[in-house]
Amino acid sequence: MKPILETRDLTIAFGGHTAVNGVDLTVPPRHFKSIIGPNGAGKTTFFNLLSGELKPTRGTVWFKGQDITSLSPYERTRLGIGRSFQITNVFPNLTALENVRLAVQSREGIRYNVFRHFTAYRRLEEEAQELLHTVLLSDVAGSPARMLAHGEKRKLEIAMLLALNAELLLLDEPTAGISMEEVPAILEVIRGIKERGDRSIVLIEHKMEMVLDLSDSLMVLFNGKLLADGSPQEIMNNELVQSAYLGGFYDDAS
Ligand SMILES: Nc1ncnc2c1ncn2[C@@H]1O[C@H](COP(=O)(O)OP(=O)(O)OP(=O)(O)O)[C@@H](O)[C@H]1O
Repeated sequence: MKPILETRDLTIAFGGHTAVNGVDLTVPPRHFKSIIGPNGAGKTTFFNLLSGELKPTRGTVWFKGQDITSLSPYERTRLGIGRSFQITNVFPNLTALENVRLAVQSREGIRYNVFRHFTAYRRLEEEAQELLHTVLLSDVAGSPARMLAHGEKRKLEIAMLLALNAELLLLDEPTAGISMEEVPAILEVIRGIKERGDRSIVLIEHKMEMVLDLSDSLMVLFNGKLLADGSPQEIMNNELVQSAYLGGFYDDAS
């Protein structure tokens, strides 16, 4: 089966510093891959190369066999790549439901006057309700987004990403900055999306143990380079990863 996402020799240098260095990645359709690594390993930069915010110094990105290296973020979104942007797209004074409904509406390119047709409005509303249910936010559907806890905002953001109907979801540290009590709910939401089985997911995570049992495979970045890539079992047993781990690979900084 053709990979949904592939990179070859993907590289970007900022001045003299090579932040991502010759990375080869292959993600089969409906696969869940996590990218792990310590602070400064190049994870976010790698994501920016996948979503188009950055252009590589060298190398290629393919989406479903199409070379997308020179496409803009907008063009990549149109093709079916959705990236989580931490809260920036949430309207604080609108309710959770209204935020998701707007995301559904923007996907469909529906203009305001469609709302004269009650059935069209109701279809959007129902889809938004379903998405809130998927991310376990039905209870707060009527609350203004600004009143939500941080973890709830992250879940809202995931619902808005799902509203785009992207085939490939890029999730950037979805548990970052949220309280320990809220982490299981976020992981539950991600597990739910995985179990629906209709999306491919690439997720960045700082802490390996957080995503080990969720992931079909993990790729380890270290100093911009691919240190290892394999099943959770292979990664856990990998001596390079182990020595990096024991050598202070993971800190508790975030
Ligand atoms: N625009 C830029 N200009 C110069 N250097 C950059 C730029 N963006 C990233 N870097 C450098 O590239 C390296 C990788 O950073 P990146 O943010 O991708 O790491 P990360 O693995 O996502 O870390 P974290 O877990 O802290 O988010 C770092 O040394 C960073 O300082």
